[in-house]
Amino acid sequence: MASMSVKHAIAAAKKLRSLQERFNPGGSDIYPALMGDEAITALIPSGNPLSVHILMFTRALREQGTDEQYEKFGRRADNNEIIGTFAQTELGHGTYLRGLEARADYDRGTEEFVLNTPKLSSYKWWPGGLGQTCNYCIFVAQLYIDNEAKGMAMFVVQIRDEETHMPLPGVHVGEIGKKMGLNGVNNGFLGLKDYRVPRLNMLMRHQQVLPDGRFVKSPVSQVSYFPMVFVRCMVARQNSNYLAQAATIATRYSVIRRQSPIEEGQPEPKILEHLTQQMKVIPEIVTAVVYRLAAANLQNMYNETAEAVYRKDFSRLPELHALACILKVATSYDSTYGIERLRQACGGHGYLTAGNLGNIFAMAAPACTYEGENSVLYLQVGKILMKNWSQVLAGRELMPSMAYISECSKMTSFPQWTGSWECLLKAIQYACVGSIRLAFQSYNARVQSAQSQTAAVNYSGLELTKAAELHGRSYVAGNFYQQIVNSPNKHQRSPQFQKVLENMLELHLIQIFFRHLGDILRFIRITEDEISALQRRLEEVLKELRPDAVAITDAFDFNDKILSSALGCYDGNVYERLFEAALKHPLNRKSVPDFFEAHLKPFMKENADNAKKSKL
Ligand SMILES: CC(C)(COP(=O)(O)OP(=O)(O)OC[C@H]1O[C@@H](n2cnc3c(N)ncnc32)[C@H](O)[C@@H]1OP(=O)(O)O)[C@@H](O)C(=O)NCCC(=O)NCCSC(=O)CCCCCCCCCCCCCCC(=O)O
Ligand SMILES: Cc1cc2nc3c(=O)[nH]c(=O)nc-3n(C[C@H](O)[C@H](O)[C@H](O)COP(=O)(O)OP(=O)(O)OC[C@H]3O[C@@H](n4cnc5c(N)ncnc54)[C@H](O)[C@@H]3O)c2cc1C
Repeated sequence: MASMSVKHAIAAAKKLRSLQERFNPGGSDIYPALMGDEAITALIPSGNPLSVHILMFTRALREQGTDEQYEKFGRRADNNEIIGTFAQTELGHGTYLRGLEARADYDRGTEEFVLNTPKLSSYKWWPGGLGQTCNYCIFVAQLYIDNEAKGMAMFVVQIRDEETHMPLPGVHVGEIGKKMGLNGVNNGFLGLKDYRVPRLNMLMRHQQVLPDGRFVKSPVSQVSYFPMVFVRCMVARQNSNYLAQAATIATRYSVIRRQSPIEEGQPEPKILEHLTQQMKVIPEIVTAVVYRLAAANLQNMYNETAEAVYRKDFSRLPELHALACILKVATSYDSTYGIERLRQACGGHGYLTAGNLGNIFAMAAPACTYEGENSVLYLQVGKILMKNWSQVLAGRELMPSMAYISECSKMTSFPQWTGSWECLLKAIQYACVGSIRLAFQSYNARVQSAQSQTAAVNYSGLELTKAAELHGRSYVAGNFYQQIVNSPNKHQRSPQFQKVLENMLELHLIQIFFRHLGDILRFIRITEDEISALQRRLEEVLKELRPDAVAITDAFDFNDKILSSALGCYDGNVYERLFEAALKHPLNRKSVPDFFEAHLKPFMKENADNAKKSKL
């Protein structure tokens, strides 16, 4: 599987590189997205072994290396003359980067770094492509000068001979084993023993080690985390794509499959006529649209911040970090749970490999873990919200994506309930700010009682993650509201199209309202009648969107090869394709399976003989 994936990945890279040169000569950002794009996912359903090379290795060389280092390594990597990965996670550590054990000791006598993974737990473990594909990596290690720790640093390390692909002396490298999906990626392990690299193999755009061993600190240590921010932004787009693919499959299947009359004596309807089926499928279509728009916004912010960082302006890093965390978590959680809901909405056939929903789930699910485990990133955002709440208390302005927190903090109570979109959005934001305030009270009480900040974060963890989740909901719903209601190009939309978009906004806001009703009722008084009115509107908007469900998913524009699903094929010949796939199964090559003579027949005969004996 790994070699097939490499073959497909190389073919895709060549194809996409030519597209890139044709449509975006010299550009760099289109290519990585294309390489991770749904097109690649279809070509390599077991995962792209080059994705970390393209998304992290080449980018780290560009963003963390000096111009000279880019000339030496980055250009060859961008041109796929060398293939690398990003080797940060270890067998013993993934989240807690300050606990990484791999070390780089500077030898001023030879102006080299001596790299070691001192224990088994120090082995790099997980990097995509490391097992068999890559001959280089960015090796992330704790930097030591005269045995004094200086923090994390990145090193360009060649791990295999470029001609023979043999592991170099001092390198122990291999595949970590089968996973629940992405088995074409050959995630690998890497141990180094007294492995020497020249001083100039340490990426030194932001921090330097001079020939005499003097260390020049980075102006902002977090800029070394920047490669992860990029992938978090890409995950937001990637996982909204996976959800859109699954929503397309389940929608098409739901208008082909007929089951269970709604009225006695009536013919069996398409299952999408059942209200409960609409509630399983249509919100996922809308969620895919909502996250695709949010991910596009985030990507623009990433590009602007990356340019600023290149100019040594780090001012927007904190906001990008917070948004990249929140969107990576929200899209990976909601897409993973949404794809499973859509699989279940397809009944038994949803469980068939021919439906491809299991593979899409297996591609989407690890995004809840890689690039920062989701609850850890929620805690990150929770900590950032605590810092921002202190700013609010001090009357200072907040970053634009958190401005609503200041506005809500000035409200002494929630205004009269109207049930309008603005009211629903404000309710989610108001509940978020109420949660932030409560979390801050708990966190601050702990800090005041002499707990360390880290301990206070841990013991306030449940409230911090709740506040972070609601901040994510507020940001995403706010972005969707702006795009539908206040977009500058709204007048270019046909009234019919605008109506469909407004129905999607109605559904998204009501769905989020009901999902967080408990959190909202903690801070806002809403009567039973007002809640029942929202229930009616939910049922009504599902009915309104039902006729547009297929058109919206067709607009995602996934062709059959990308969906790779007998349930979601454009021509709707589901049963013929399911049967065609079944007949291709190896077990159907023979009428009598081999195991009959070898196992089943003797087993049945032995039981028959025993039964006869027991009668005698
Ligand atoms: C953040 C941590 C959890 C903790 O960091 P620290 O230990 O430093 O402590 P603090 O929490 O105190 O932070 C200190 C300080 O720094 C700020 N900070 C932290 N991180 C960042 C950051 N990234 N940027 C900016 N600032 C940051 C923080 O706010 C504090 O600030 P203050 O001092 O002001 O309070 C850290 O330990 C951490 O990040 N841990 C997680 C480790 C991690 O993420 N590992 C990932 C390893 S690489 C990996 O997993 C690769 C997976 C790749 C798989 C394939 C990818 C394919 C997917 C995309 C493809 C799709 C393509 C497109 C799709 C399409 O187009 O269709
Ligand atoms: C498919 C896949 C591809 C990957 N590719 C790469 C790659 O290319 N390069 C690379 O370097 N890595 C890669 N990784 C590794 C990935 O980045 C790590 O798995 C991830 O960062 C989580 O770290 P961990 O596995 O050590 O989990 P842990 O951090 O051990 O998490 C285990 C549990 O502990 C909890 N926990 C940990 N810290 C805290 C805390 N401070 N507070 C509260 N709870 C906490 C977590 O929330 C989680 O529930 C990949 C992983 C996967 C699954």
